[in-house]
This record gives sequence, structure tokens and C-alpha cells, in this order.
Amino acid sequence: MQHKKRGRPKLREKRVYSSNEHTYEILYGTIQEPAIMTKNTPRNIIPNQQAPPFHAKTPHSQHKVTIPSITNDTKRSSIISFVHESFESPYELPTQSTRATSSPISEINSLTSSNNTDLTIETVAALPTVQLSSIPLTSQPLLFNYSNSTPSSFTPIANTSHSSPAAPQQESPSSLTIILSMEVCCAKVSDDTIKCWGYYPQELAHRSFYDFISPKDTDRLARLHRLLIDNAMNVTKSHQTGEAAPLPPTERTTSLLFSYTAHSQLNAIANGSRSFSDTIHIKKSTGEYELYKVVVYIGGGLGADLYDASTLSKQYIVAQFKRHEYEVIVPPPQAAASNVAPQKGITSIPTFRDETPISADDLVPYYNSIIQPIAAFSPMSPLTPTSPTNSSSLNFGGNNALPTTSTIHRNSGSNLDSFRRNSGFNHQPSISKPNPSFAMTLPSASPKFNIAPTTNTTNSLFSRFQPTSSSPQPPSSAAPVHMQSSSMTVTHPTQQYFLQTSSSTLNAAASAVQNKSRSSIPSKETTVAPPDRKIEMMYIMAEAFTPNKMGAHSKLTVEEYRARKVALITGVTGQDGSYLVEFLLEKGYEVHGIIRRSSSFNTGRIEHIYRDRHETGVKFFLHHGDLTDSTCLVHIISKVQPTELYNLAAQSHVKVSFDMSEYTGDVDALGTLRLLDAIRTCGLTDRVRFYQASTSELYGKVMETPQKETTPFYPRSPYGVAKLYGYWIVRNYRESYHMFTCNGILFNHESPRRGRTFVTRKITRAVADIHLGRQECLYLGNIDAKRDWGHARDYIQGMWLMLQQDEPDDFVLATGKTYTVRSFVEKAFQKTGHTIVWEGEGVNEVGKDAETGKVLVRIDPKYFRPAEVELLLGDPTKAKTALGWEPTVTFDQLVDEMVTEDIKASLNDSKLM
Ligand SMILES: Nc1nc2c(ncn2[C@@H]2O[C@H](COP(=O)(O)OP(=O)(O)O[C@H]3O[C@H](CO)[C@@H](O)[C@H](O)[C@@H]3O)[C@@H](O)[C@H]2O)c(=O)[nH]1
Repeated sequence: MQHKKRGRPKLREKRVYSSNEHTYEILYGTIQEPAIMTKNTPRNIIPNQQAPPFHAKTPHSQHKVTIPSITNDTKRSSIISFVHESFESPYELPTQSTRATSSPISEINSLTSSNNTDLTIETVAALPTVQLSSIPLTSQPLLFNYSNSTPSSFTPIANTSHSSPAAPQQESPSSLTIILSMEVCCAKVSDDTIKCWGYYPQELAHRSFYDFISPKDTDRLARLHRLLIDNAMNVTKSHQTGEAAPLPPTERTTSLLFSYTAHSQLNAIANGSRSFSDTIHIKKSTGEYELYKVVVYIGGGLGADLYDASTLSKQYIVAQFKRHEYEVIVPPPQAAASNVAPQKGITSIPTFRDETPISADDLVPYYNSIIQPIAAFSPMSPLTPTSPTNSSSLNFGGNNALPTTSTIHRNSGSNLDSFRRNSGFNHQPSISKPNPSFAMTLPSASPKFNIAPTTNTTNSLFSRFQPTSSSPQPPSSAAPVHMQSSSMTVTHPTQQYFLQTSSSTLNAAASAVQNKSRSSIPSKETTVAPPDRKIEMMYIMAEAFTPNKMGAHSKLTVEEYRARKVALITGVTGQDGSYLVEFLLEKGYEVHGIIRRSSSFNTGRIEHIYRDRHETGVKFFLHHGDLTDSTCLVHIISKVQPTELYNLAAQSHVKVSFDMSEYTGDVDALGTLRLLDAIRTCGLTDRVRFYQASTSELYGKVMETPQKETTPFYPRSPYGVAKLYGYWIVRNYRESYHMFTCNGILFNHESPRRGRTFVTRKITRAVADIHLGRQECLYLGNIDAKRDWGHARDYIQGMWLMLQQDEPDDFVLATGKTYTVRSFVEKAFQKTGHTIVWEGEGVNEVGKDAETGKVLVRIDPKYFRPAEVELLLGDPTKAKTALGWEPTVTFDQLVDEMVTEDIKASLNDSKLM
């Protein structure tokens, strides 16, 4: 699933903010409402503070939280420190006002490490006073210790009317609700996102919500996510006796119902379930971040049954966001030092300190302590108690530490009770109140509760949740969920269809569709997913091309289509490609070439041909592409609509193929297949003639001499083997799909444009440089290998001829003469007046200048190949007979031309290639 790539972030990331949002540092604590010090407040580091294992629900009132401030902080650039933590939340979203008792920023800045000072933050929300433990200075944000001994010291303060510097008055709504899948992807999005965050709802739809929060808050969202999932699992576990609760499957929960069920109804369905809260920075469309309080709880419905683990994935997450409003008053520095002693009875929970690795298991006690069955007060639950407990008592039993997590396993079936027994953690966690706006009539039995029935029981279902008249937020769930016909087609992108289709295929489809006006794509094809998705997508692509070129050409007969004379060449920047471009342009073709993207210039051989496409009469075009990328191949072929396709691209160096065998196979073998498939995909099977650059390397350890079309193949390198695949897939597609595909089995063909790592060019360039005094010696490998060398320009014509025949076939192109590398060396040096005499044997053999005795040629075993092709000699009879093709350049002429050109190139220090 694409969105999963972004994935659930690691819990532990660096906490120091340093992005375009602000520069500040989060201090993790678990006061019920986040306490925030904002802009221009020096960064405060609150060490050794432990978050409470949960937060007991208390009535909303004003309380004071005392936080020690830290002194001598050298990182003055930090702007904001605040404390927030995932915690169980009341359903409502009370506006929070937080302030610290007065202390100017300058005073805080002047504090020293030996003069720790408490910073008191008072919150309007209901909170016990938190006494902080001692403060060994640390640069890491720590969690609070939380003591049950302090509730009596709650200090209500007068409500403050200070406005938040970080939350200026805005006209946009300050709250909104989003329905998320259980994988935290946006399933249904409030229209208010445009006003609040600047996004159209469609921009969020089906995307991971992680995309829209500050990267530094991903761990917070992850924790909320974890809490919800654990909660759901706990419920399931407790009702599936003897069975370990499995994790919900990671299938997306988006469904038709999200599309056709009102937001308010989805929201209301889950009303009353357990909720958790945190503060999270939302990344707005402007790139700015804004702090929101988010309350999340699990919604039901869509066929879900809370007590059936198999339906866990059909739950969804209701996320309510409210712009966080706060204010800060900094306490005087001298108020600090007294409240730093650690207190007995403090229960610490695992912290998220950067320096202390924490495992998921470390969190189990914490989760267990705060998680209650979400079914307890959920309308989904048949077990909702009739008189929920409101109270919350804390008794930490004097334990200062949680039990080892080895005894408590999230999924091991251990339960909260045993944990409490073992740990002395005798807390009866608070239980979310049911929303008072609901008067529920619950069944005595435990029927499965399906919010999304497929029958018209929907009405009766919702009749159980009639809102009271006094409800401040009457849910609209009284109205039935409007079910849609199951035959309805759906196109939203989270369908399994899309999940199971490779991204490259989808991309290909998308880019192809760009070439087609939407209206011309039959709606049937865009909305119905046939079994074979890839093929279907390809058909869509092929269909998509019709308005552009194929549309114009589709009415042409095959002959008329071919008369357009449009050639597409892969490997256009190579020796053969460059000659072929010239040849085809000469013949009146429109020529398109595919070039690989490269950070260095690789177009030296075609620069003299290329003209800007804005000039008039341009018939040569280049396209970026790669044989390893079928998407781009489909795209290019669809655009170019070639009549002839020449596949000259390859990793063509035999020696290199031993070092890069997989890549060679990918490009040379599968690349050929991709091209052929791309032609078919574009619906051009009977219109494109295909030339494959096969090679005499297929003969390898030759089975007969000379080699002809019928000689058995015996490749001797990864290159040869890959080319063998190419050869056979070309024949196979010819036979299977009646494509006009030809293999040109070309023996070595050289020219001044030959790459300098191939032996002929290596020799002629060295001869030129030695002749000009620019090089001392030429190092070679096996100089006794024999090759049938022709001139590339001759062979280009042979390629073209193959595609002009009535029937596709395979042809050998060769000179019928073979020479050793040694002979080539001698001939080349002869051109510059040096006669080579050979002395020694094997790797010690050297070639000396007969006149001066200077060693001009040496053997370097590094150029030996693991398996050598010793002899190649082609029989071009068939080509001569069927094509009328004959080589025109002799061996002597070839060497002469190459040496001459290399002397020129050396003189000019040409960067020809
Ligand atoms: N490249 C190279 N080859 C050397 C050297 N010394 C000796 N040789 C020998 O020279 C012969 C020719 O080598 P290359 O010029 O690299 O060509 P190739 O291996 O025959 O392959 C070329 O021709 C094929 C057609 O038969 C093509 O398919 C292939 O892509 C490539 O162009 C080989 O037997 C090789 O071992 C050296 O220093 N470099």
C-alpha cells in the first residue's frame, strides 16, 4: 500500500525542532492539557520528569502545574518549550488556557544551573498539581513524575483572559473532524480543512495523515494510533476467551459507506467510545505549522463488530481537531528550587527521552493502565454498563517503577488485572463517560453490532441512539445511513484494485491518460477493474493514445501508417545509433531517439545532427528513457507512434558484463521484452517493425565456422546470454503475435565513432597518441582473439534493409573475413610508419618498434576475460541473397580510416566520444 511507505514513524526521533516552523524543543510530560511556553521564551529543559501513566478524568477547572525551569541554557535560539503527551481525553474539546506565573524572559535567561527555578504553569483544564522531581541538568526533555500525593494541592487560579501569542484570532473555524482509516489515512474529510489548513478535502482524501503534520510530531500521532489499536485489541481479547487478540489486518477501511454516509453520522456512530488526546502541529498548505489539539477515538460500523477480531479493520478513527489556544506566563526564577525532590510513590512510565532507547514493550504497562475497553460506553458495545463510574482513584502502592515488561505482553493475553496485581499499580482507570446526548437502550444479549448493515435494519439500528433534546451536540445519526446499491462502481484510489497494481503500471496509465481527453476514455474502462489489472491498465493506456496521434493514425491502413516513416531508436547515442540517425534522415524519416539521463554529456556522436525542435523542418527528436523502465517506453512509443523501432541500446561491453551481469541481463534481455510489450501495449503490434541488435557473441564458443543463421548458439558471457534471451524473445513474439521482428546477427563492426574501450578503437587511438608522442605504450589482453571486423556504416544499411522486407527474418551481417587482434595492432601501427615485432610469450609478450626497439605494446592480464570468444567469422550469404547487402569497406580501409580520424582527434584533443 502506497501510503504505508510513509509508514508509522519510529517513536523515537530527535526532539529538537529546527525546521522552517520554528526552533524549539518539546518537553514531554503528561499534564492533562499541554502546557506551552511560546515564542521568545528561552528553551527550558525539564529534566527527570515522568509523565503520569494516565490521566484521571477530573472536572474541568483551573489547576496549577509547577514546572521547574532550567538555567544556564546556552541554546538561546530555542523558542518554545511545551509539554504534551498522549492521554485519555474527555470527549469534549475544552479550550485550554495555559499560563506560567509571571517571569520575564530575561529573568529566565539569567538563571544558572545552580539556581534551578520552578516554572509554574497554570491550566484552566482540570489537573492535579504536579510536583516535579529533582532536576539533574540534562539537555533532553524528560517526562514528569506524577504523584498521587499531590491532588490536594490543586490550586485553582482565576481564569485568564490572556490571549495566546501563538494563536491569533482568525476567522477560520478553529475545529474540524476527520474520519481516518485504522491506518490513519483520511477517509472522510471535513470541508473546513480549506478554511482551517488551506487544503481542499480532496487533497487529504486517502492520504496518510502523517503527511499533514509536522515531521517532529509523527511520534505523537503514532502513539495515539497505538493507543487506539491497543484499545481495540484489548476489547477483543477480553471477549475472545482463550484467544490471543490478533492485530487488525492492515487493510484499508475506506469503503462506500464513507462516501455516502454523512460526516456527522459517522462521527456520531462512535460517540461515547474511549478517546485519547494530544497536541499536534498541523502542516498547513502554506507550509506553516499550527498547533492543534486532537482527540481521537474509535468509530464503529462498516460491518464491524467490536467483539470479533476479524472485523477490527472495519473500525475507523474519528479525529477531532481544535486549534490549540494557550498562553504563557513565566514564573519568577527564585520560585524554583524547592520542588525538586523526588517523591515516594511516584510511578514513572517509560519516557521518550532521546538518550534512553525505549521498546514498544516498555510501553505496555502504560497502555494497559490507561486503556479501557472502548466498548464500555460505545454504542457498539452490547456490554455498556448502565451506570459508569466517574471516579478515578490513584494508588501507586509506593512503587517507584513499573514491573518489567517481560511479564506483560501486549499481545500475549496478559490482562490489566494481573498487571495491577504484579505491579501494585492499583489504579482503577477512569472510564469515558458516555456522551450525555445519547440515551441508549442496550440489548440484554450480546448481538453483533453492525452499524453498516446491508439490509434496511439501519433505521432500527440508529433508533437506539436517539439524541436527547438537551443534547448540545445532537448527532445526526438519528437519520438512517443511506446505503447504496452494491452494484455501484467506485473509483476512489484506495480500492484493492489500486493497491494490487504496481505503481509503475499505474504511473504509466496516468501519464498515458494525460494524452487523452478524459471524455474520450470510456467510463467503463476507468471504473471497472477486470481480473487482469495490468492488462486492463495497459488497454486504458493504449486507448488513451488515440486522440493524439493514434487517433489521427488509427484510421490509416497499415500501409498508410507505415508510409509515415517514423523511426524510433534506442541506443541512439552509440556508434550504430548515430550512423542510423544520419541514414534514416537521409531517407526522409522522422527520427526519434531514446537517451538515458546522464549527468555527463553522452550525446557527442549526435550533436552534429541535433537541432532545436523549435527550428523549422526539424525531424530528429530525443526522449529521455531507459530500457529498464517500461512506463517510459510505453509513454514514448505512444507519443512517437513509430513505424520502425531499432533496439540498439544495451550494456554492450562483453568484459563489463561479467562485472555487471544482473544489469546486463536487465537491460539487454528484459529491456528487449519491455520494448516488445510496450509496442503491444500501445496497440501497434501489426504496425511497428522491430529490429533487434543481436550479435555474433551468441556463437561464443563456436559450433561451426563460419557462423551463419543456422549455427547453434553457445554464448560465453553474461552479455551473450542476455542477448540470447533477446534473440529468442524477438523470434517468440514474431511467431506468437505475428509481429514484424528481425534479429540482425551482426559481427564486430567498427568506425571512428566506436567506443574507446572496444579493442579496435583502443588500438587506433593509442597508435595516434603514441605517434604524436602523447602515450608511451598500449596495454592489451588477448591479442590472439580473432574477429570479423566490418565498418559500422555498412551494417546500418543492413539493419534498415531487414525491416523493408516482406517477411521478418534473422540475418547475419559480416565480412566473411577474420583477423587477430595482433593483426589489427600491426596494421594500425603500420599506418603511422611503425613496424611491430613481437617478442616473448604469454603475458610477457611485447610488441616492439622494429626500428627503435622501443616497447609499444604490452600484455595486461586485467583485460583477459573469464571466458573468451576466440574466433568469430561470419557467413553473410543470406543477407547478400535476400537483402542484397554486402560490406563495402575492407579491413585495411577500416583501420586506415580509424587511425586517420584518431590522429585528427588526438591533435584536436577532440571530445568526440
Ligand atoms: N575491449 C578489449 N578487448 C581486448 C583487449 N585486448 C584484447 N581484446 C580482445 O579483443 C576482442 C574484441 O573485443 P571487443 O572489441 O571488446 O569486442 P567484442 O568483445 O568482440 O564485442 C563486440 O562485438 C560484439 C559483436 O561480435 C558486440 O556484440 C559487442 O557488443 C561488442 O561490440 C576480444 O576477444 C577481447 O578479448 C582490450 O584491451 N580491450
